[in-house]
Amino acid sequence: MYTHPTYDRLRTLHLIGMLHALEHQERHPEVAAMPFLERLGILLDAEWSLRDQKRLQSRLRAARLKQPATLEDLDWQGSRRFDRSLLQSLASDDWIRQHRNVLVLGPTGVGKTYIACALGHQACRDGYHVLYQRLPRLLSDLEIAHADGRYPKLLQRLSKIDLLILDDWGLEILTDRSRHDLLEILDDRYQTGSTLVTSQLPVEHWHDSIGDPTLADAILDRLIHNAYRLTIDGESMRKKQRLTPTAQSA
Ligand SMILES: Nc1ncnc2c1ncn2[C@@H]1O[C@H](COP(=O)(O)OP(=O)(O)OP(=O)(O)O)[C@@H](O)[C@H]1O
Repeated sequence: MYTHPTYDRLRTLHLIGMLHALEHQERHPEVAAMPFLERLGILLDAEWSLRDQKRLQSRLRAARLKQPATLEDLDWQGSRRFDRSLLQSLASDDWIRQHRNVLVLGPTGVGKTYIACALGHQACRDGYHVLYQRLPRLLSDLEIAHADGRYPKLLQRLSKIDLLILDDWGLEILTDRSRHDLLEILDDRYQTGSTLVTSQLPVEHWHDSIGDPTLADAILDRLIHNAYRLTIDGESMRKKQRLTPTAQSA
């Protein structure tokens, strides 16, 4: 470990990226021949990329993505059918900048959550604040928040998220309070944030599944008119995983 006062200063100032880069330069005397500004630039780049990485890790932790999915790791093989060019265009952050929504639709196990988490991961990399929630869990959290007085704070927190992922839409019957909560959330986010919803239920059934026609109109008006729809068809990936030798031995 280097003991020069400059190292102590860098440590005290929490310039850890610069500190490591400087230690690296000291171990490689050939760097001494480089112009001062170039050496300084390397130190600053090291600090910048360390901070960038830390910010990404903190956004990923806060996002609570259910699966460690990335678009690079996405398995494009198999029998599943979906609009690949749409998915590729969603990999850019245009839809989030324009506050548009995404609906990921298809039967159980086709990878809706996986794709939602991969898009969430990409959004974190692009610098956005993301939150993943299963809709039934979020609605029950809101129910508790009504009782213990956290409701306004929770709603405010949700309204500040750039990309809110609501997994498993339409799985459960909504109570009257849940319908109102959903409307509050989507109204706060309308034209100010993006919402990604996954559902096994075809969109044509969403209106009936909400249970109150007036609230259903208001909720869906805020959610689906500006939404991209990614429909996945095919066999469950879980079935495929059960058949692979690694899954069998696990
Ligand atoms: N594109 C993919 N690449 C790699 N693994 C995948 C992919 N899609 C899905 N998987 C894996 O397949 C399994 C099922 O996927 P997932 O949970 O995303 O399906 P789902 O459509 O959301 O299911 P459900 O509707 O039941 O919630 C998971 O273990 C997931 O990790």
